[in-house]
Amino acid sequence: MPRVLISDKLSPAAIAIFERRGIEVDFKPGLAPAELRAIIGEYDGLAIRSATKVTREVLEVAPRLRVVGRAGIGVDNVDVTSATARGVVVMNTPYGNAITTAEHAIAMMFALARQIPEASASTKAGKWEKNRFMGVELFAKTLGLIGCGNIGSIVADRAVGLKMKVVAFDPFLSEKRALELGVEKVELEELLVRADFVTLHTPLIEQTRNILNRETIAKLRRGARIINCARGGLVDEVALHEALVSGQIAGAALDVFEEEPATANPLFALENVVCTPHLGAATAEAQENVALQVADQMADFLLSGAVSNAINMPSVSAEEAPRLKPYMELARHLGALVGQLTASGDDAIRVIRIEYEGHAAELNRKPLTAAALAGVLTPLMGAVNMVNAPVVARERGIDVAETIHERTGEYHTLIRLTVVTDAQTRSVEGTLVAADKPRLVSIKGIAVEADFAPHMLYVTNHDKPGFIGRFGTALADAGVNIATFHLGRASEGGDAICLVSLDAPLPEGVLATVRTLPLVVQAKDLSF
Ligand SMILES: NC(=O)C1=CN([C@@H]2O[C@H](COP(=O)(O)OP(=O)(O)OC[C@H]3O[C@@H](n4cnc5c(N)ncnc54)[C@H](O)[C@@H]3O)[C@@H](O)[C@H]2O)C=CC1
Ligand SMILES: O=C(O)C(=O)COP(=O)(O)O
Repeated sequence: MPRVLISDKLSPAAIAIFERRGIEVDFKPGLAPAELRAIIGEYDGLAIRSATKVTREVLEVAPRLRVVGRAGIGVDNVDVTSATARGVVVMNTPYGNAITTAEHAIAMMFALARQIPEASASTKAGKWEKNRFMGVELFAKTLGLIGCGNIGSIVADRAVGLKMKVVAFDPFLSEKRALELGVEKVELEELLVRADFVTLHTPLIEQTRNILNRETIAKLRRGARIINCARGGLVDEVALHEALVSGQIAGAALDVFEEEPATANPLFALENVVCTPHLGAATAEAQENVALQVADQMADFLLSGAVSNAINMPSVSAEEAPRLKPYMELARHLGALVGQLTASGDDAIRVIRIEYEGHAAELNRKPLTAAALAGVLTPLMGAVNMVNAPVVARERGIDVAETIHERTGEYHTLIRLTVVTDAQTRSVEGTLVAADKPRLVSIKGIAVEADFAPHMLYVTNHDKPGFIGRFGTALADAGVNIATFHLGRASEGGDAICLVSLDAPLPEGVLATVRTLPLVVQAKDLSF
């Protein structure tokens, strides 16, 4: 039974889903990093929000971990590169808290415009300072959106409803989408000089870190106001502090901070700053949404291999997962066969070509290709899976080519895998029989039909009388029982292949004996 750890404060809905789906779940919010490292090794899945930091150090001590599920959007608290390298899927819930967060940004904009927090504190203190709190209208003001994705678009929609003029800077926003949203697409420079309010809605990545810095803040209209409900780190807090003190910026509303939890930030001392403790996603509705979604996505993956909303892996829908499963097994086995044959040489792989024919060509091929790559690369470099295989291949400069063909041969479905090294090119082909059983149908162009078995012996030999008898005797002398025996040859008297499945791993020394037999060219033990 898979085990999942919930290490942040998730709605109990998530626990209920995991339990209902037969997954053992531990709810331990607020673990210190050392406490997390001490127990993470026992889990297949980790469900988090923004508090848990899934660092390389955590991943290094998590050999069982297959999936990190982020109940929310931002995954900047997860070392996705390390997770990918270790074959751990990272998934998020990209829409569940978007409306809630957009509403918080709008609330923060009103709070700034009318100084609601200060006015509330003053009124509660019995001061009735009616003349102190003079606000500004939002009507007809210009709102500058930095980032116009899910949340930015919802903010734009609400702001248009408030009769604001909305300009957006987002390199990936199309003119068509901008038109649909009723926003004007502009460059950052133009946004800075036009906006009365600026609101940030981008992920925190290298290109967006400190996007509002001393230089860009100086270009803003004097008296502009800034709202950040995306990530601390998008706004340089030192530069913001200076601009708030100098009056260049009239006010800032911050839900997120460079360092969180933020308990002693110099910005807190400024009157024209409104702060909330990363509450963007904190509504009952959003927390229910993201908890349900993350638990279902993680359960789907752990139980059936379905992948949705993964940051580092192609999607596989719940309907596709059972159909793809036997194909993934076929692709991985074919890969494992060529990988093991290639592993004996020391020449580098240049190209891995995967060809899909017939029914296989109609499927979602990305996960199949990833499975084939994982199969090829594991014997060469250990523990490569579908998550990290494409990255490992790319890092090693391997050219991965995917081709589809109409059905041409005798098989209704076929995967052909070719691995090209400096020294040689090896091709294997496989199909599915009885709907879902992987079967090898050729090696290096020689037809040889065999099912994959945990322990196999692969021999190439000259097709001459005498080989089979001597080979059988050698195995019998070593007490090795042959489970199945498959033969193929290129032509009469030419190159031949013998593939044997065994009931147990080959005993020590038998391979060396087989290699000395007359007519044997090479022998290799294989495992699947
Ligand atoms: N305060 C909170 O509690 C919450 C914060 N967030 C944060 O909100 C942010 C946005 O979330 P979504 O809208 O769902 O993400 P999204 O991925 O839908 O949208 C992000 C947008 O930023 C744009 N972008 C990327 N690089 C850019 C650049 N260099 N300059 C300008 N735009 C750029 C992208 O094209 C995309 O349209 C994320 O950082 C997320 O972590 C999300 C939920 C809750
Ligand atoms: O979804 C996001 O990106 C958020 O920032 C929400 O964070 P939280 O889950 O409330 O810690």
